[in-house]
Amino acid sequence: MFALAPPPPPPPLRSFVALATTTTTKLGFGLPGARSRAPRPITAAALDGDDEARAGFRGRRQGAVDPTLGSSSGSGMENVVTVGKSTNILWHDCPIGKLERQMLLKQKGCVIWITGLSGSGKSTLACALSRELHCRGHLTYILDGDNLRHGLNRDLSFKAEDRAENIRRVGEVANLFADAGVICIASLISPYRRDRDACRALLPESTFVEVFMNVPLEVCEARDPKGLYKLARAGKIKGFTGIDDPYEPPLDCEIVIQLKDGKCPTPKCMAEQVISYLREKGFLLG
Ligand SMILES: Nc1ncnc2c1ncn2[C@@H]1O[C@H](COP(=O)(O)OS(=O)(=O)O)[C@@H](OP(=O)(O)O)[C@H]1O
Ligand SMILES: Nc1ncnc2c1ncn2[C@@H]1O[C@H](COP(=O)(O)OP(=O)(O)O)[C@@H](O)[C@H]1O
Repeated sequence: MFALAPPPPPPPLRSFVALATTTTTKLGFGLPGARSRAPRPITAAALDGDDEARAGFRGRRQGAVDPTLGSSSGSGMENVVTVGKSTNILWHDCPIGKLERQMLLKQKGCVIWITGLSGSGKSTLACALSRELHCRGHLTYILDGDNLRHGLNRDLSFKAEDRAENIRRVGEVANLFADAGVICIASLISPYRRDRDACRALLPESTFVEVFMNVPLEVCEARDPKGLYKLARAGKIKGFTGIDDPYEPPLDCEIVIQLKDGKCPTPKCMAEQVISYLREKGFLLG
């Protein structure tokens, strides 16, 4: 078992603001990375200068103004919109926003999206990463596919449409956690590229970090900790990812975890690989 180091006490908010506005350190986001979609640099003022954080979740405000609701200026109805099946709704803002939460937490809210075959080590990495970040004083939350199917997603099967709905819901929840300033670790097979890309599109630029567990099917199948591959090979589970259902590997993700000299990196090494990325890109302050 690991010992839980007590997280360092947070500095008073005012001193962090001072630190953020006086330092000349460039806090990530512009450094060379694996993806061609180059992140926008955030600089001296750190989170204080981050317009996306300032906009936060409300940056996603969408919908069409209902033409029947009088659009004459000053009527107060200009902001009443229709979104999907919801009519006559209005966005409420609060003076404490994503920026303030991020400054309090000394981190930038984001989603670490771990994708890969069953048995590739997604949950293992999610737990190791959460533990390592926690020990360094960072707030994380894990959204694990298996676990969410016990509640939020209990009405969904493994057919393609249901997997898409599963990923859509988890993407929305992950987006809320990121808006809360949390480092949200989502660990799901998420076999379809378009579903993962739709989640990426929900989040402010560069705050969706896709991690591909590039572990060969033979290795996952040899591990088979739940005996599911065996059942799938015997035809007792239909539509099992990698056996008789597709898995589309990412073409352009931020991080790839893979075997080195035929061996899987240890959970701690995998976690360190992700933490290095987060540091380099300025997600972790303090
Ligand atoms: N048909 C089929 N295909 C794949 N996986 C299956 C299936 N049936 C059950 N399971 C178990 O469900 C876990 C995957 O759930 P996810 O929500 O991550 O799947 S998905 O993202 O919607 O594809 C997966 O967990 P992990 O092994 O942790 O990946 C399996 O334990
Ligand atoms: N880096 C690793 N090295 C060795 N074994 C691992 C590693 N990561 C995971 N495992 C083992 O592989 C099995 C599947 O891991 P798990 O995290 O449950 O995968 P997934 O969540 O992708 O289904 C478990 O028995 C786990 O202990």
